[in-house]
Amino acid sequence: MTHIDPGPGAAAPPPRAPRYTSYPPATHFHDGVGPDRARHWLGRIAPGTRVSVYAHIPFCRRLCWFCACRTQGTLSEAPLAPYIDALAAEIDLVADALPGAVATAHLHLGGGTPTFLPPALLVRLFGLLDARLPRMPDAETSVEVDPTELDAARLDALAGARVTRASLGVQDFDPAVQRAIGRPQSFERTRQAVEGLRARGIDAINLDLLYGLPKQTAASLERTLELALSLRPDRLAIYGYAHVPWASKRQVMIRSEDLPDATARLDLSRRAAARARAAGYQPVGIDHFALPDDPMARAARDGTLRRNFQGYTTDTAPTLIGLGASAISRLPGGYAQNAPRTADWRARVLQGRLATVRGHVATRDDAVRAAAIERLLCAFRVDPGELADPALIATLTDRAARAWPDAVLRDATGILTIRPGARHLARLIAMEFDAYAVSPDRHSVAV
Ligand SMILES: C=Cc1c2[nH]c(c1C)Cc1[nH]c(c(CCC(=O)O)c1C)Cc1[nH]c(c(C)c1CCC(=O)O)Cc1[nH]c(c(C)c1C=C)C2
Ligand SMILES: C[C@H]1O[C@@H](n2cnc3c(N)ncnc32)[C@H](O)[C@@H]1O
Ligand code: MET
Ligand code: SF4
Repeated sequence: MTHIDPGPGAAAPPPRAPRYTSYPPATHFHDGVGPDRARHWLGRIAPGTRVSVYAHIPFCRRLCWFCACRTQGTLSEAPLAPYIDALAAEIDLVADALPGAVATAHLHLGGGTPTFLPPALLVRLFGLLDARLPRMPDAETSVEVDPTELDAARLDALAGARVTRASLGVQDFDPAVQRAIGRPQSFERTRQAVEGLRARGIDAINLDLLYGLPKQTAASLERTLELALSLRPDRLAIYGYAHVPWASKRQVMIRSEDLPDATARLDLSRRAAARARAAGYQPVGIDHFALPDDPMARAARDGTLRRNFQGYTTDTAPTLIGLGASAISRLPGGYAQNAPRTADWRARVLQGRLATVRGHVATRDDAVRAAAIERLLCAFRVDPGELADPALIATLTDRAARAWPDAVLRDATGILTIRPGARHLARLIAMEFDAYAVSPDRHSVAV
């Protein structure tokens, strides 16, 4: 395997690495996992287990050109009620496959745009989930929010459903950048959304920003940061834009010639990080920032930060039940992914079948490597002594130290630490622990 280290200032082609929101990454899932196996795995979840639940809403009124999420544009609300009907069927199928009641510690609605659902459908969806996968009294309930798809009735529905955290898509406030990514959104609209949420007691606010977008300059990104920080979000995600037009067709609207190169991307990410730190935010992992009292900042400090399909999380439940088109579950035994296309997913669950079409059966080797990669991305440190197979991990930290001599330190006990200035390389360094990483070219830009 060859590595291309862009290094500060070096003009190298952009390196590519998986995002490691799962190990192995979803690109390695295969069709040997289907409904029977998924049902068997669900049957192994002991009654009373704390679980996380993710429900995917794959609809948006607008289709932003940069977006790599599994979503579809629709101007009409017609597909929404049938989608919730199908979710009702799936929730019953999944709950019937469980040996007993589970305790939902974390519920996340993502997409797509869950707030595209009319208030009555939001209320219905929470009711369906609570009836079969009841939330614990102190459960975190988070929802992805498009600030341009939010009104008073939806805000009331979210508050009534005991939503505790809202994650707002911002991406960039600069009008020229917004035009280049097909996503108009005023600061004023975003501010109103934040205020509307806080006024109803939904006071944990995340904002998502991106660097590496077309037309973005150092000055425009700093202005975006200034505006975003003026809203004092609890958390800020500053992701690197992943240009993957082969995976997300709408990205052909964005010309690769208009994108900053690896050096410019690194400079943009460092400037954005410096702004966030100067405003009192603690860096968390490779792309998050949180106020020091936020649970994610605390989790990063006390070593309990985790990674799941949404990126970084404070959620420590080992089991994740994914519902909806394309959703992935992490079950005792492995990963199970639903049919990605809404029509396929819907047809299956309405016929009374689980919608699993692909996945991965976890081996012991997978579990050990997954834990090492998670530690590397969450703490920038891997201690073989803390993992289930210290000898294997010590061999891999040795391999990583040889491949990345300028980026990491390895001590005599085999503990690997990424140098602070090289943390943007964490995903590439993680590939040394990845037994499936053969062709790095299929993945997105790493920094
Ligand atoms: C909520 C938004 C996003 C989801 N994933 C991404 C975003 C921004 C980013 C992303 N995911 C993948 C790629 C391309 C390849 C890569 O960088 O590794 C990007 C940029 C890969 C991916 N993610 C999922 C699958 C099945 C794949 C593989 C697709 C492929 O390349 O063939 C799963 C997945 N991602 C998201 C959801 C909601 C989801 C399924 C539940 C969200
Ligand atoms: C859920 C969050 O995912 C991020 N997101 C969506 N598409 C991409 C992409 N191509 N690259 C990086 N991040 C992306 C956005 O910031 C969104 O708000
Ligand atoms: N769809 C919402 C938005 O773009 C939430 C983030 S993207 C899944 O604002
Ligand atoms: S960024 Fe959000 S609103 Fe835009 S297409 Fe993606 S999911 Fe939909």
